[in-house]
Formats: sequence, structure tokens, C-alpha cells
Amino acid sequence: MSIVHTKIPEVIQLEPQVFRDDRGFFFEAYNHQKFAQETGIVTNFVQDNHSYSKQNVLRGLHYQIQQPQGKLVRAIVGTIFDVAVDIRKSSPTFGKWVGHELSAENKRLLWIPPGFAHGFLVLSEIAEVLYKTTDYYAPQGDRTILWNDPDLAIDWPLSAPPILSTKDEAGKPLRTAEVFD
Ligand SMILES: Cc1cn([C@H]2C[C@H](O)[C@@H](COP(=O)(O)OP(=O)(O)O[C@H]3O[C@@H](C)C(=O)[C@@H](O)[C@H]3O)O2)c(=O)[nH]c1=O
Repeated sequence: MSIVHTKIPEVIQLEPQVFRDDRGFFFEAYNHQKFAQETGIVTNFVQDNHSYSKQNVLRGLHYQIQQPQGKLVRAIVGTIFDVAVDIRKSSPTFGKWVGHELSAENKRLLWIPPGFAHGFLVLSEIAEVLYKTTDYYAPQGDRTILWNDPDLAIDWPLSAPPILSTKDEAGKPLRTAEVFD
């Protein structure tokens, strides 16, 4: 597994070693010990999420103000543009974002620590996304930051207007959103 610290160093891109043979391929999508050794982060994942989305679906930018979740995200079908936004007020990278392409093809994973908002845009015809989380779903603390907040200026690689949930259409700009200290 190779790891790359993104331009927000706590957000880490991981690329597993893929073993290919005549049958197909094999790789360890997650290994608790190796993840801890290579990233220095000891995680305790408690939930696995799986979503299916059509092209141009944009989910996000989501976080839980209570029970903040770290997320380890990958696409097992298709391609997504996966985005993490630092929403920790005391952080030198507060309000900054990183976006990385994750696909069934490149098999990359993105580690998004607690304290970040997360979202993704589906670039392929469909995408299935799997992600592990370090805390449970807690709907009362569920929050959404507006995907196109001009203060964030996320450069989404859009080819058409995004398909959004009602909740996400009503997201708040970072300026008025509840954030972490
Ligand atoms: C996230 C979540 C949703 N649900 C339910 C609530 C709702 O009825 C339905 C769909 O929920 P949402 O519209 O919030 O799903 P979605 O827009 O896919 O939300 C997800 O987006 C990505 C970007 C994330 O980072 C996740 O943490 C999560 O917020 O699933 C759960 O039961 N458990 C969960 O963990």
C-alpha cells in the first residue's frame, strides 16, 4: 500500500498493492495493522456504508456535529470525485478543500478524518461507493454545507447540473454553518 498526503496533510490517499493473475485480481482493501503502521492513525471503524448513484449525482457536503466520523472511502463501481473540506476553526487549513478521483479502476481510497465535511460527485454512468466510518450514524447531528458555497469555491468537474437531495439543496454556506472548534 502506498500513501500520499494530500495538500491538506491529514487527508490521505491510499493505493493498495493489487495482485493480478489469470483469474483476475486480489487486494486488501483495508488492513487494520497496516493502516495504523503506514498512516500513524489508529482507527476503530464501526460502520460500513454502501451507496449507488447515477451520473451527476452529488452527495454532500456532509458531517456530524456530534459524533464526528472519520471515513475511509472508495469506489467499487465507476468513478467519483471525492471531496474533503476542513471545517475545524482552529486549523490552518480551515475552509480549504481537497478533491481526488476514486474509481473501481484506480482502487484508491481516501481517508477523511473527523472534523471534515465530505461529499462526492459521480463522474461515470453509475457509481457504487463504499466507506467505513469511525462512529455511528447520528441523524440529529447530521449537517450539510452547501456544495457550491462561493467561499469554498470547490472546482467540481461538472458536465451537467448536479442531481441533489432536498437536504443537500438546502445546505448552509460555511460562514453560517456549525463547525468544529
Ligand atoms: C448516512 C446514513 C443514512 N441513513 C439513511 C437516512 C436516509 O433515510 C437515507 C439516505 O441518507 P442521506 O440522504 O443522508 O444519504 P447520503 O446523501 O448518501 O449521505 C452520505 O453522504 C456522504 C457524502 C457521506 O459522507 C455520508 O457520511 C453520508 O452523509 O439513509 C442511514 O440509515 N444510515 C446512515 O449512516
